[in-house]
Amino acid sequence: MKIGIQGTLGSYHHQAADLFFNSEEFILYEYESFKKVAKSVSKSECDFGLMAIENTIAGSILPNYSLVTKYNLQIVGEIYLPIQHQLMALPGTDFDKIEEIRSHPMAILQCDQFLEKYNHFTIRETSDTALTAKKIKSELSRNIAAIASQKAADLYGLEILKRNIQTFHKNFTRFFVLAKETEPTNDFDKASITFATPHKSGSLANVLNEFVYLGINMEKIQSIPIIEKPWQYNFHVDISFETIQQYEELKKRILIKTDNLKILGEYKKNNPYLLKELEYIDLKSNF
Ligand SMILES: O=C(O)C(=O)C[C@]1(C(=O)O)C=C[C@@H](O)C=C1
Repeated sequence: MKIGIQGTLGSYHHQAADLFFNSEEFILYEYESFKKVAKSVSKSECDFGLMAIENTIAGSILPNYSLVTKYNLQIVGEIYLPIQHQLMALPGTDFDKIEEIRSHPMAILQCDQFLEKYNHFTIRETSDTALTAKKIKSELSRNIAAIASQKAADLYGLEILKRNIQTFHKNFTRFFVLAKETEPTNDFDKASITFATPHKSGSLANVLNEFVYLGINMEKIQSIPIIEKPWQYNFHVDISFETIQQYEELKKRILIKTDNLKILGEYKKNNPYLLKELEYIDLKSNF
């Protein structure tokens, strides 16, 4: 099985792939952008692609919603990953000597408070956290630190200078698992749908009332600008339900109340952190 990820071995996408496909055999294909991951799945270069879609600190990655529809991909699964960022540099580096910090823009956003506290650093955005760590090692870059995972530090032999520097300890990123086509199945309790509603008072509320009527849980609603139609939006909605009948009934009922209703994916709900508190071991930051 071939899996496309945004990033390099040791990236958070790599960890998400390990978690989702844990016991299955797979080969990872590294891509430098989300667009390339989407393309690789649509051209069947990869069987599945992993794509970060939202983070509890930094919010939604809006362009990724558009990639799912642009490349006609199916959401076949989801994974919620705890994200703990470490500041790392070449072994023996003194924290006070660090002049520049490099990382993926999302990781930088998630460490905003740390970076504000030590505001003398030059911040440089890079394409992924693990590649940044890898390059610091291969180019023997002195006085430069990366924000990346513990796994990246282990893989590339860097030393951790500051631990768990994300602004909130409970930092999670949700990833979509994408495929080109899916076999029909009844083994799902969550779906991602998208639709537009007319610019009329109450039109969105009318749709949402159907969710209430059928006892369907809306887990997320995200408006996405329709690029070719300024100030018009598609709504991307994630819903979960007890029975497929509820979901089938919902689709029938909202078809006439929406424009361009599309099903982006039907999959198994997979958020172990939604209701229960996660047990954190040694999650103290030291900044
Ligand atoms: O750079 C990486 O390691 C990634 O996997 C990218 C990414 C992202 O795109 O949001 C994944 C999870 C974290 O939220 C930070 C960065």
